[in-house]
Amino acid sequence: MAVSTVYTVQIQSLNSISTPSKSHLGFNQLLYSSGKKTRRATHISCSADNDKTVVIGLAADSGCGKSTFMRRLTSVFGGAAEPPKGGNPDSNTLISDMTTVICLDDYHSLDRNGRKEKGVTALDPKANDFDLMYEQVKAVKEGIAVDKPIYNHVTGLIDPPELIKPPKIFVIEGLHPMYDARVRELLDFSIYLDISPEVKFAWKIQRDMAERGHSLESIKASIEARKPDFDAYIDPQKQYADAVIEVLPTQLIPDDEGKVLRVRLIMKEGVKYFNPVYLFDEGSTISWVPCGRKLTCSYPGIKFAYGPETYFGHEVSVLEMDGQFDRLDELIYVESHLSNISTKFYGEVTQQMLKHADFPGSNNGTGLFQTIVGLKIRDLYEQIVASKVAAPLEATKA
Ligand SMILES: Nc1ncnc2c1ncn2[C@@H]1O[C@H](COP(=O)(O)OP(=O)(O)OP(=O)(O)O)[C@@H](O)[C@H]1O
Ligand SMILES: O=C(CO)[C@H](O)[C@H](O)COP(=O)(O)O
Repeated sequence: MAVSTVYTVQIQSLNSISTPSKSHLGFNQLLYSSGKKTRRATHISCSADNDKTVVIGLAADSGCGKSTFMRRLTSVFGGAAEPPKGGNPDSNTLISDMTTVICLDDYHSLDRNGRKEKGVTALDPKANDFDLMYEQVKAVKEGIAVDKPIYNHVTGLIDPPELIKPPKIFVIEGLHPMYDARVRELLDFSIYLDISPEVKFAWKIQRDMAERGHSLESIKASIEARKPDFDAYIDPQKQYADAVIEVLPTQLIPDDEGKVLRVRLIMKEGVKYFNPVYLFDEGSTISWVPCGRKLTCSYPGIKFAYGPETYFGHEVSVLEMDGQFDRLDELIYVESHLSNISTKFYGEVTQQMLKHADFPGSNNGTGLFQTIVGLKIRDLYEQIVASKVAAPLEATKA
């Protein structure tokens, strides 16, 4: 059978800065096949086990807890996540032993001035290069290193690219991981952080007013200015997510200002390698107040709920927590009543939560559900790897 060679070829790009390389795909390069069957040339560098890069998508608006979630996720896999060594100090990438997290802001095709001139926001697809995003995520998934551009949030400019080598787990986080159907297809698992407007406002005030010195009016104006594009391009992605973490004001206190949270973990049924978590009895509808002798609760208490629902036409299971923990060490009591949480030992969720007690949301359902989703992703990764190891063995038996 004739097998064609693969060539790296130049294509037009807005950002053609990198020189053609034999060892990885630059962002102005493409795989080119001259025949029906394509085989990658040996000069293209691949990871040792190049068919095992698992791709995870995390979507949310800016300031909605993506970085916090990523810190919890990388901690589950062990090892600290650091920016690329010796690289651009304004890189948005975080690398640990097992994971590489890239921020999709790096695929902005218009810089801050360009957006201003054209009158578009960063949320608008016109300000982003989805062709490049697709080509590069696909390459990394196939074990090929890429030169990814960097969007510099300090200067508002697009900086020279950085090399991204294929990791075991490749997380693409940002505004649009599920917007483009081709990129969506590459995801092994996807998560959407759905923060209600009231809570988003409270978090923005906390960060941008207290930590960055912005005025209340400017925060309100920025949320308002982004809203039409958020509704048009970001929010609709939640229908594609395998898991959604929905963050709402509490129902335990009337008119609370977003301090006490009601958090819902919406888990799609029928996703390969993902078995939704359940409380007490799978498929039942449960309401549970764990407060009492085994769990200390001050006002307004804690309420859990679990049950089947429909979400954008999909069958889902929903686990809900309203309220906040007084004592994190007592979380073990709640953990012991949850099933399918994919822990490796009894109390692993509680251990993770205690380890990062200083992260935002550690006393409520945001931290709890982010930790659980992190464990589910580890489990998904291990199952995918096991299935790929088993596949060639099965083939040799046949
Ligand atoms: N679970 C939470 N509970 C309370 N506050 C939170 C929570 N998660 C995030 N925040 C608040 O929101 C702010 C932004 O969080 P984070 O940096 O994780 O979001 P982000 O989506 O990565 O933001 P950006 O895209 O703008 O960098 C934090 O500084 C904190 O004030
Ligand atoms: O929505 C965003 C995602 O982080 C940012 O606003 C977007 O990336 C533009 O960044 P900047 O405001 O730094 O120019």
